[in-house]
Amino acid sequence: MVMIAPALLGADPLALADAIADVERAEADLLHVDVMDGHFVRDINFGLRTVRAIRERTTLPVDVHLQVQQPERLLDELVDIAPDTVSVHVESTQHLSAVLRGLEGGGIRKGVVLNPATPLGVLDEVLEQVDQVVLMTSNPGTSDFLPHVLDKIGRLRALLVKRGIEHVRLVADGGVTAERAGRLVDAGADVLVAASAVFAPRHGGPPAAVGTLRAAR
Ligand SMILES: O=C(CO)[C@@H](O)[C@H](O)COP(=O)(O)O
Repeated sequence: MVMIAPALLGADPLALADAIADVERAEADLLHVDVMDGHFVRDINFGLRTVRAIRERTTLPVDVHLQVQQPERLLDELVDIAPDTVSVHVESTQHLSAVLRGLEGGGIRKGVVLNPATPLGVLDEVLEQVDQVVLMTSNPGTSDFLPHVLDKIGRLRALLVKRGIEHVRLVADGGVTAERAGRLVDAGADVLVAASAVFAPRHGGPPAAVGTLRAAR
């Protein structure tokens, strides 16, 4: 069954504790937390002090998405915080292998993220080292869904099958809506990250919205 990962970025920034409680009540599978530095993407969001507080508050697995330049600067603190998963953009570092090694030791699941224009070939040397691959279905920092990534999701799913890799989760992030959920899962996504489709008031609040996303499959 598809896993739903509400992105806290979509919640009211003045009511994060309430949003976390809502997402728990919604029985979401993961709590997705975007760390943005104002350089890799324009926005600044969720410094590590806040990530630590979220990790201590929630019962859900915390899924950190680093959207920062030079993620190597954050590794020691992240290992200490020990979220469930930390995913790093391949475009954000010249030292991807070292960054993935730097996340070892805290029991953290390791992920890599690819922007829409980044080809799957960059995964060749790291696929065996990671626990999840996030394919951005919008450009980072935006929500404009890019349908051509559906084909990329399908090709990654086929590659995982071909290489006999069963433990790697395939995550779709960006512009995910109930209308698109079925196509994303049919293409091969295991996890759907959603900010506005969970937190925008028009969707009726996280419990209803998570249910809608799950049922859309
Ligand atoms: O990481 C990102 C953007 O960089 C995503 O998590 C988006 O923030 C998702 O927002 P929606 O498109 O789901 O509203």
